[in-house]
Amino acid sequence: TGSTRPQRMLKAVQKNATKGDPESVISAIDYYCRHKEWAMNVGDEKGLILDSVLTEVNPSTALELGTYCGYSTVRIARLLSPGSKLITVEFNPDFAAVARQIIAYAGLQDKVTLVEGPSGDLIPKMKERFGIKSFDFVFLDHWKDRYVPDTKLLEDCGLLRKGTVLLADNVICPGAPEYLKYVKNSAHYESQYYKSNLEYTKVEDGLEKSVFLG
Ligand SMILES: Cn1ncc2cc([C@H](O)c3cccc(CNC(=O)c4cc(-c5ccc(F)cc5)cc(O)c4O)c3)ccc21
Ligand SMILES: [Mg+2]
Repeated sequence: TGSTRPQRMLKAVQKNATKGDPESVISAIDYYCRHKEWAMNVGDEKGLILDSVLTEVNPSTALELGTYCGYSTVRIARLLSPGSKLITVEFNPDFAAVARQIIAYAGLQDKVTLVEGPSGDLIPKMKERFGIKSFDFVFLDHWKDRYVPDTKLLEDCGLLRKGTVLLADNVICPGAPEYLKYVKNSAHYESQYYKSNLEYTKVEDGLEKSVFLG
């Protein structure tokens, strides 16, 4: 049986990156996905916007919905201050298995907790399982039709506080129209669109940054 795209991505990291060097892991994945085989990582262009929002927020507790192969997990974890934590949620065991190895190759396993399962089941367990009071930062990059229900679930579970920053990938391509409507029409969010391009392409895409107002 052949290898999968995530497995080929992992091989590219092991071949071209330096163990313990997150920047080299990010570059190896970007090179592979731009020149060899496209994959749905947030990528280098939108990644710079993610970096700048993260630097501004400097979260102590961060949540990522949709780990995939761990590219954005590495981008986020490499910028976290000592003692800060990132919880990333992945329901696909094959993706999770590759992500664990890529996160470990970058040397960031001590900052990251990868939880396997669907976000809808795991979000209500965050407080009891991980002792989370609330998240400072949430990166949404899982199924686009789950952005609204999971945002509402985070609200209902008291996991957002005044000032929590939500950053959503793919609000243009593939698109998350219900989510844009939800955060833009809600008095509980202050939203801003960051125009960019779909990873490794010239197609328009962007990130929506939404601050929870309480
Ligand atoms: C419930 N739950 N809980 C945890 C959890 C985790 C997952 C998986 O990580 C997973 C699997 C498959 C798809 C996604 C969403 N991502 C995308 O669909 C996407 C598409 C494209 C694109 C764009 C143009 C194309 F032509 C094709 C694909 C570009 C992008 O950046 C994407 O993020 C996420 C799923 C549901 C989950
Ligand atoms: Mg995405």
